[in-house]
Amino acid sequence: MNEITTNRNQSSTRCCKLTGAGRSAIAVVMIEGPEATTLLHRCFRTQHTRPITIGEVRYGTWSKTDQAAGESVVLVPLRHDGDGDRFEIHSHGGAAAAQRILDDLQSFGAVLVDPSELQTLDFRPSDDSQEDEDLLVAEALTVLPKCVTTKTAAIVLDQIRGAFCNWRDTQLQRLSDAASDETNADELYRTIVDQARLVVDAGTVGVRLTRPFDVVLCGPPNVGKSSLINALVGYDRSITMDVAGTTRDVLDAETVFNGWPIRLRDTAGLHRAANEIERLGIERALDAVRQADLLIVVSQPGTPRPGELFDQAIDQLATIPPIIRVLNKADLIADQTEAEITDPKPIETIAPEGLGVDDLIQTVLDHLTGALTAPGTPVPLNTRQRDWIRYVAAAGDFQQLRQRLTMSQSPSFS
Ligand SMILES: Nc1nc2c(ncn2[C@@H]2O[C@H](COP(=O)(O)OP(=O)(O)OP(=O)(O)O)[C@@H](O)[C@H]2O)c(=O)[nH]1
Ligand SMILES: [Mg+2]
Repeated sequence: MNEITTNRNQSSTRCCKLTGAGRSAIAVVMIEGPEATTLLHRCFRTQHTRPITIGEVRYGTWSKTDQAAGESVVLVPLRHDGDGDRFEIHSHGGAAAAQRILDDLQSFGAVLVDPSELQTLDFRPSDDSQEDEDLLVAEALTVLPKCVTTKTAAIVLDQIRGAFCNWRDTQLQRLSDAASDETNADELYRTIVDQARLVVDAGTVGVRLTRPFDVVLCGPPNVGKSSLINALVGYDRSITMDVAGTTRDVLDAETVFNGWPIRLRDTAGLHRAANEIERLGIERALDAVRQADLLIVVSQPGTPRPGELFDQAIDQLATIPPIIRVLNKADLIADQTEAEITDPKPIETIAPEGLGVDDLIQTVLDHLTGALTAPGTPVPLNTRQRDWIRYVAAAGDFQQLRQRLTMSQSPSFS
């Protein structure tokens, strides 16, 4: 492995949360720098009077003042040297405990940093494939703590274990073996370019592993958008009522579908607004539509079209997201022809009964994550890696492909 050089600014004392963004039993906050010990002792309270040494752990409470109720913590010293001390503070895993510790440390002058910033990756891509591999793994390591579900973490772990670099090495080896055989070389070039295109597709998901997909429900008023959100998350997140214009603002509900973090966004019904509040709500709904990763366009029997406001918003987009059409209130379909007039056929739901909701969730996941194939397959995790694989997939011939598979030849890595 290349050595990861630390970029410690001697003058500042830095803190960060080391444990991932998901929920866990404990959270770990790290503090390091010249003032680490002094800052710690302003909040860490313990019965012990003897100074703590490396290799020991110390139980205590965390409290900014003597009066405030303390949070139980365990203090773990990790380093004590000329660069300043480094400690881990282990607390309850809920978001509030770690946040309180970070807030207190910052209030005394510590600088909050991203965990990945603690170590500056000092890699220079070269013709040495080992170094390329180190770079891909190092970049994957910075993504891992930001994953909130085990599903997304597993994809990143695959890359840390080498899925992406092994794929690259295998292709280089195949090209090298075929170099002397011209007929096979051309066929191999095409096969590898096709595979690279699949990796590019996987990258559309890979670069989004650390934040949820935005799934926006929109459509005319009163068709059951809020009822559907409630059915999708399994509790009453949104107010529903038999009155058009019940939802006025964009309302978010974070959830997980089969291990994938999803942010569902409920919006105001799209129609010609009668007053200023409605107009603002619809403006926000259209903003959400324009930023969506996926749109669920809801209608009900008798109002099959989402309306011209929706069409105008979509027309402004350079890239139109996947659109799933849902015909809610399927219980009100008078005769079957009514449901069959649109093509493709919408997913029929009866939101209050949860009917059609599993089908809808599966369709959402197929659209958002369908590009990911089996576990252990290569997935680019950031735009730089995705740009590189795109560059590889666009190689014009055998020689160019060989060159581009060497990362140092790619503009995104040079
Ligand atoms: N029959 C029937 N009624 C439904 C269904 N889904 C929702 N409703 C009812 O339709 C009414 C409107 O539902 P909402 O979920 O508030 O509709 P909305 O699209 O969010 O409405 P706005 O926020 O006003 O745009 C409520 O009375 C719901 O109980 C359904 O599948 N069948
Ligand atoms: Mg609503």
